[in-house]
Amino acid sequence: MPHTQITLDCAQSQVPRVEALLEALGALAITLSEPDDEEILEPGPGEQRLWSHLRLTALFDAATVDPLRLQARVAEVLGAPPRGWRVERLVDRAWERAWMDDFHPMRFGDRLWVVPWGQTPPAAEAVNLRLDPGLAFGTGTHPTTALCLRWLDGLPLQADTRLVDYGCGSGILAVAGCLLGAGHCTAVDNDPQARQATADNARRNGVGERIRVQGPGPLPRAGADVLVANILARVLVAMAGELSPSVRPGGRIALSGILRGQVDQVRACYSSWFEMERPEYQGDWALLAGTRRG
Ligand SMILES: C[S@@+](CC[C@H](N)C(=O)[O-])C[C@H]1O[C@@H](n2cnc3c(N)ncnc32)[C@H](O)[C@@H]1O
Repeated sequence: MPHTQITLDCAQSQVPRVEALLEALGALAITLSEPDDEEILEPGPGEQRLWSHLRLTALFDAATVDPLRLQARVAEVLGAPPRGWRVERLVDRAWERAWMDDFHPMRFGDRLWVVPWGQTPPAAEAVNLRLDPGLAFGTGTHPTTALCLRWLDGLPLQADTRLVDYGCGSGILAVAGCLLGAGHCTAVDNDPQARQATADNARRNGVGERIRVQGPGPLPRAGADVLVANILARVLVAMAGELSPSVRPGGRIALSGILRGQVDQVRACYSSWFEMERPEYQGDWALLAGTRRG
């Protein structure tokens, strides 16, 4: 399928609103990078940055996007014409693979490595997650994914642990959770490309039978021992009443995709259900974890 790639720069505080708009207008994938480094689609392994401005790169099906109309809608959200606006037509899905050249094995926590598909794990005895995210978000290079992977690595996941990965993207968290010991995972995403990538990565890692991939829908009440949701603050706020009761009393939750300035708002929505811990930060991004009250 030919793709249209849109690039723009905006203040970090405007990112969630622009991301939401691009998603609503059909973006297949959105990545963040520093405005001066066009090669990096997600931040480099282990990098922590404090950005005031970010570059958003969004990929659309060329048949469905009207770049001029899109530019006007973004200008409405920003209150001014977007800076660094660029439109490129990609005919051979080169975008999808370009980042793979800079993608190397990365370690998260004590046990877990994320190893690009086709590369050799540096530590054969480690828990090695073999990943090809395709067009979906979730390589491990984004701070929010890294925060979630380290959190999962620190949990006592067991064969009877029921995990939910809400907003699974490439499936990186669902697969990591199962490789780290969880017996079963429900992986949810509203993007069919993400669901496909999750199913593919689950199969690649030999945990296809343990991961159920589905679109958004009601989650069983108290059906999760552990729930991880790396989405965006506004989605987490909107879904607090749905996600919270799906965790059993005593179960754990981790929420990410939250900018520093959004922590209090998200915490307020979940603190009546969960005993919330101090946030973990990487760069401008936060992870909020908690334990469901009994
Ligand atoms: C930031 S990515 C996270 C991917 C992966 N879990 C990770 O940690 O790297 C967020 C994902 O949530 C999905 N998403 C956004 N809003 C959603 C919603 N309301 N319901 C289900 N999935 C959603 C997006 O399609 C995207 O794949």
